[in-house]
Amino acid sequence: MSGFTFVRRLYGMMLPAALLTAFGFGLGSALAALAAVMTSRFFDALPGTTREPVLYAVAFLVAGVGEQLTAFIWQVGVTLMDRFTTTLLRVNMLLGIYRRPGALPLPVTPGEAITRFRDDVQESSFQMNRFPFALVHVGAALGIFAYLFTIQPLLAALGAAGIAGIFLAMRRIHQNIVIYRDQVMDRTEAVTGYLGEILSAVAVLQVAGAVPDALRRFQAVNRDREDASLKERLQWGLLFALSENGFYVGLGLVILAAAPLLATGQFSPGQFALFQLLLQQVGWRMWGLSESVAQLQAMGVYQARMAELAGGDEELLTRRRLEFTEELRPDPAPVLRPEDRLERLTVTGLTYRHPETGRGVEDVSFTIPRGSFTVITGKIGAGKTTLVRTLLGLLPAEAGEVRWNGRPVTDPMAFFTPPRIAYTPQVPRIFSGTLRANILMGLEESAIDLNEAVEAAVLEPDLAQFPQGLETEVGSRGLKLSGGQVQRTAAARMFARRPELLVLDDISSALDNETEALLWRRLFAQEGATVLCVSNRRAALEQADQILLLEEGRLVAAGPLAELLRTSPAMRELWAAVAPESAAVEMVV
Ligand SMILES: Nc1ncnc2c1ncn2[C@@H]1O[C@H](COP(=O)(O)OP(=O)(O)OP(=O)(O)O)[C@@H](O)[C@H]1O
Repeated sequence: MSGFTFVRRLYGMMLPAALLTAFGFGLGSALAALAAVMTSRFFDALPGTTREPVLYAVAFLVAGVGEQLTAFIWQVGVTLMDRFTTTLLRVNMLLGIYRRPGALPLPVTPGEAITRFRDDVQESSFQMNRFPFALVHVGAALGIFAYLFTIQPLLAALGAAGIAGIFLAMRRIHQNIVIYRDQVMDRTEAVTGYLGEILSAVAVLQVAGAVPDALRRFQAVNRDREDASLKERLQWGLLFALSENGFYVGLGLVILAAAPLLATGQFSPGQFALFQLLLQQVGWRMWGLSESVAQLQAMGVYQARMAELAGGDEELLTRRRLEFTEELRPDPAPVLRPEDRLERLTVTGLTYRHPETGRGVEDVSFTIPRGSFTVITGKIGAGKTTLVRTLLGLLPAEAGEVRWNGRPVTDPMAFFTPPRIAYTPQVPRIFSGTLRANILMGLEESAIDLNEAVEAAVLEPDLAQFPQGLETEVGSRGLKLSGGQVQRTAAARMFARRPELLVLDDISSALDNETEALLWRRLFAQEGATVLCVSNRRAALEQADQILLLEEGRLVAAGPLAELLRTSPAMRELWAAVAPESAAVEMVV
């Protein structure tokens, strides 16, 4: 989308505010021109009666004060436009990120995304606020010149030629500024992104002895940014020099050309004062106009960067409700509708390949009946996590179908939420805050049984060790918790939602055998619990009603352990690795 289209579409959505701005500023400009005319009349009337100059002086004052007051009008317009643009763009980007299949990474690092939310939005809004002024500038400059031509065509033509020359030079510099601004923003993104990476991995860098190397890279990205920033500042310096000096040189030329006319009385002192004032106005108007013309091009760049996060051009510009005044309350416990009660989950031909590697899962089909325990297993990289994520809509399926009680699930990301499903990923996300807040995650506490969830996740022995129990602050990303505690906190979060289907990705990987056995036992004790879990652990495989064995993304065997050990060489190989002491016995069965 071009910068022009972006600007046009945005104005289409906030036309009244843009018109109010243009009207306020246009009125102000007209009053400023009127004040200039009154100045001219004042000087010309000086040799006459005393009454006339006073009247012109009063008119000048009224016009001047009126011009200042119009600032209130256009400020209201600008504020309305600013609120609309910044909120719309940010809300749409946020929704774009929120709607992405959860397991797809952002197209940029979080630091870069934050820069887009802050800088690209601010720049866009700033420029949007200025375009109505640019329109007035054009109208005012044309009007002023038309008026000056009626007074003294030669001088007006001279002034117009000078100002056109300065405008062209300014435009060139403004184009350079846009290029360097773009570079500065890109490189600021790189600095913020890298800083974010360093801060989130301080311990890793220290342990690997990579701090000097990281700092060297940080210096390098900073130097790149400094380089672009200096170039941009140089262009701004040139622009100021050109506008200040260019204007005075132009004025000097007008004075030189006016001198003989003044001497012969063809040009009055009042008219001279008028020329000077009006040309000065045109001068700064050209500045604003030239910047806006150049920025139109930059708007296309900001738009493209923001649209990448919003998920497309149209998504970035979708009109939405932007006022949220209602009080945000904790979520009530999710209510299970009768048709959501799980009887059978059927997966047919599910396929997803990661675009970068072409690996993933292909044509996988299986059924999970109510109350069953299904274990997805396979070697490292076989596609277990990919299968679960694709099933839940966290990765966009390329092919296949998922049915809940025989009904096709068309929007899995929206459908597979509590109370239908709760999911604990391989690396659960814990937030800074208390253990209680991490388990509740917005749920109303009175609506659930927190103790039951804690017990189901075998978290109560840990709570007994923490003096503050559930009020223990877990630190940023749960840094104060062990790997096993993180997994069980996430499991408690899942149990608290009492879902129809529990989906767990390798939950027991950081647990000792005893805790793991207890967790499974408590899980099976839950009445009617239906479980789908990724695991290579013996305790899980032995309990499974059905095992889904994956190899290179394909389902190569399905059934209970005893059957697979009889029929599948791949299962026997895997079992020998996870339970060497029992492998020989099982193989004989
Ligand atoms: N984000 C990704 N981009 C590209 N390829 C990926 C991505 N995630 C996984 N893969 C590839 O897809 C294949 C399946 O990965 P997946 O994580 O599903 O395997 P897994 O069986 O869960 O492995 P593990 O037991 O190590 O967790 C692997 O070959 C992996 O390299």
